[in-house]
Amino acid sequence: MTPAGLLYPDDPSIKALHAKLTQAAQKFDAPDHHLRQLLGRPGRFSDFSLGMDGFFMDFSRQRLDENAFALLHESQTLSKALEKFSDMTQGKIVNPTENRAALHTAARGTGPSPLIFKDMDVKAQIQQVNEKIEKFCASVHDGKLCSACGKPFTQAVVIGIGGSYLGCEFVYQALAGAAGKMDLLFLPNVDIDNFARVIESIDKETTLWIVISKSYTTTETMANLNQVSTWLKAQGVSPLDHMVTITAKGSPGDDPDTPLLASFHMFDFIGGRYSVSSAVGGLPLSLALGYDVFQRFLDGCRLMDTHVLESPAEKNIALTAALISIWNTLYMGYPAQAIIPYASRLARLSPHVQQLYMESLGKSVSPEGAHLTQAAGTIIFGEPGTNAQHSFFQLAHQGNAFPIDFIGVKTPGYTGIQAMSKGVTNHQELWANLLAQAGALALGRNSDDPARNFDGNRPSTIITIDNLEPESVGMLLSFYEARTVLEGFILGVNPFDQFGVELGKVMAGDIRKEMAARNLDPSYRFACASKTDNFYLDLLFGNSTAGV
Ligand SMILES: O=P(O)(O)OC[C@H]1O[C@](O)(CO)[C@@H](O)[C@@H]1O
Repeated sequence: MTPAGLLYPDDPSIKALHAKLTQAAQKFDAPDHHLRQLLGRPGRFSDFSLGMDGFFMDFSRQRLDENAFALLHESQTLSKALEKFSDMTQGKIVNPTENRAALHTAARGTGPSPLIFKDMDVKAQIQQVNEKIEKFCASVHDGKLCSACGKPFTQAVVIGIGGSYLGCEFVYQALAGAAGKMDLLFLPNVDIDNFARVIESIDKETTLWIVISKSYTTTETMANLNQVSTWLKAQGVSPLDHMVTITAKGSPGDDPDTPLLASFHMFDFIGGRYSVSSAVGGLPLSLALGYDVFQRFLDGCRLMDTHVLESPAEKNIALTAALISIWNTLYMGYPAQAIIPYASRLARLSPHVQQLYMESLGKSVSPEGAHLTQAAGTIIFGEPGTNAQHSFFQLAHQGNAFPIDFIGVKTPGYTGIQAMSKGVTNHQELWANLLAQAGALALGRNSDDPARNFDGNRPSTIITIDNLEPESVGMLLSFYEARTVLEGFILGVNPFDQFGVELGKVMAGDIRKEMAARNLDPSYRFACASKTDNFYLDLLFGNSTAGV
């Protein structure tokens, strides 16, 4: 029997649990459940924090108590989320709507060895790709493999979008302090000014272009590939001698007859938004930072995977975070969640988790197609602190409240001269602000002046990592992946499909056809199904008689 998700209708045990959780949440309206009171309870910090090697999560400032937690854990038990997570790492079909496994964890060595899926050893296949990456990077770094202009490659540009870009950009920026071997740039957007910005910053003769697309049909990526090839040819540079691909076996880009410099496989059993630990991150990160750095990043991912697999539910950091997220979204009614890293090198964490989380959990039906009791998922957004404080924190303190993950890094990457301002270093100032924000949000401050009154009682979690070394960044990435997957399993949605992105793509195709017809025949009159679209196309093509 399919284990029940928290958003499944008509399941009696779920209904009963819902009722209890809703009742439990109501208690938090009372003054004796204000965070000021909760934080004053003995043992609050030690009971509401969890840690593992170099990773610590303090959720004492969440509006939760033992009773609410016990009920939330029942939702895990009913949905068998931890068992499903373990099934996932062993290659069972956990993406039933696409009949696929989800084996991103195998990319960092998690799970049994050998790991047999569809008669093939997944880990051996991944290892083959990694060996190819290692060799390729060595030949680029030692100058044996040069550009068609006879010069060593000094920079690389990733052409890819969504899961074929965001995770890689996050990890690259997070680790960019490591002794770099090559600069890495990104061309995700079909916006021609993204291309313009990239070509302003590169030397065409020493640039390697990395085309990343699992499907090799994504319109934006294909348009950018075409744009880059056209531009390179116009500059007298042979595109094929400056390009590599990372794509799925059998995709239109997996063509042995196309003589690119090299091509690397990504696998059907690893979804785009979970793919940074596969070749998708492996090749660009190894080129930019070194293959050894990429391996250390995978070690960190595996450490967190192992913690999630082996820890009991009550000690499980990613599960706890998933339960808190469910509590805040479904029972406390918060409309969004923020991720605020107090580390500028982690600036691209929020955009990555935004895709990871919102594409995975933004669903309205169960994997079996039943309508859920309410749509799943929430809005994730974020900016690094302290910048965020000077941007949208007014709303966080006195407007519509939203829970925040504050992320602190014990030791920064920079080790050079440090000035003292007001008696502290910049890094200490950063931490003073992180702690102050979490405290101010939770405790507030009463004032007779209503404009200066802070009600407090606004929830947050503090997550700390030791440093910005590859292992720590790997743990952080894998933590958010596991949190997302577990939350999906508990809610009862498939965290690995993304049919919701398809309709817009189809409609863009219809509009594109209209544009192409006009490009061929200047007298063509737009005939979109929507009259409004005709108005905008007239506007774009400069038709002065435009009208709806
Ligand atoms: O790697 P591809 O096939 O180009 O897809 C890119 C991205 O587009 C999406 O399909 C969403 O449109 C993502 O899920 C995926 O990561």
